[in-house]
Amino acid sequence: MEIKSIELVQFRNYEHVEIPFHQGINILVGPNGQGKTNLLEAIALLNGKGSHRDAKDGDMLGWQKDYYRIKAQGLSSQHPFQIDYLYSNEKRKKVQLNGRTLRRAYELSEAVNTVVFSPEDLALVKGSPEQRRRFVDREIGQTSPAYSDALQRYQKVITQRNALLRRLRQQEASITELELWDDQVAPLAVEVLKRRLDGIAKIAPYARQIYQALSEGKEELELTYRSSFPLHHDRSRWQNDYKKALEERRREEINRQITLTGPHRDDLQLYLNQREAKVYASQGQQRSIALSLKLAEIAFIYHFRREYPIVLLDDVMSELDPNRREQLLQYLHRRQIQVFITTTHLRAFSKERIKEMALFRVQEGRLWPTTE
Ligand SMILES: Nc1ncnc2c1ncn2[C@@H]1O[C@H](COP(=O)(O)OP(=O)(O)OP(=O)(O)O)[C@@H](O)[C@H]1O
Repeated sequence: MEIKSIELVQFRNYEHVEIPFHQGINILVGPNGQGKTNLLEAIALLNGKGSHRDAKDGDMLGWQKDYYRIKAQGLSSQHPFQIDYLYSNEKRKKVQLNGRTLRRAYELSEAVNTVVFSPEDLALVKGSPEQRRRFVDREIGQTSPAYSDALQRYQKVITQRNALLRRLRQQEASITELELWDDQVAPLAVEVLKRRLDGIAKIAPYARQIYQALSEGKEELELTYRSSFPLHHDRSRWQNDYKKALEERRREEINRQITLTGPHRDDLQLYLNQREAKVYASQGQQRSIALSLKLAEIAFIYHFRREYPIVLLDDVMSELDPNRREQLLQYLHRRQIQVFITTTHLRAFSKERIKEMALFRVQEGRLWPTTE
């Protein structure tokens, strides 16, 4: 999978750029605040899952502009594709793949998968459960639009249920109404859970293998899922068990006006040699775990598509020590993965590596190829 060229119009600080890319490693180099991450964000949008830094569509409008456009051409499963991504204040968003308007932007993941690695990911082990859930959700969602769809529906119902809890607290609604909502939430929660657990079961062996290679076989990484209610091995019981769990915490939920049980409260737990990595692993080990999870995400996508995703490394090179940096670059280079790396300087790369890469200078919303 590869982006051959991109054109940005009024996107963030890019008035208009049009540039072809290298099929291997592309380096975007320039001082802080010039537009490197903005360009990466435009590429990340091409999988239809929204901004990798959680910006809203409207936030990416160039200042005082009323529309932006991203046009990209590339190759996916050896077929050429074209994506037209238009956002305007009036008409909101219009996303086209090969001239066909998509009902939902995430259908773009049929053509493009992107994996972003940013300093926030390096903090995945120590970070919040929400961060780890987001990692899992992005990862599974890329290979399964059905998962993204179920998750979206689940999140919507939870938001509505929370609004009902607020009304219950103010005695403006009845428990019968809540029970009706619970009947709607339960099948969605179970669908999300099943797909999540299946996804994690597939990614775990990759993460374990990759970590073993990074640590030269000395340590073992394990991933487990912590659900907010007990999961019986018989999956057909989950809906009823979930409803029971909701019922048990009903009073507390009404008091706090939020839904306390369900996949939106779960966590991915990481263990190193059977000890919880969050508590026991050193900072270096935690970085290797984060790196393994990201590389596992790449391997996982390959497993489904028989094609590697496009990899975006946002500001992570300077955060990694030379050894991990080289392991990462070697992994990507050997598999001929298209990569985009942002960096403020080239010190992090050896002369030999630089020869294999395409360099682009980024300055004040402009972008041009360079050799140094
Ligand atoms: N919606 C927008 N419209 C116009 N300019 C914007 C918009 N959003 C951000 N910018 C500008 O983009 C620049 C930041 O770009 P970006 O985040 O890509 O920086 P960067 O080159 O990656 O820098 P760093 O190395 O610090 O991460 C800032 O100058 C900011 O003012």
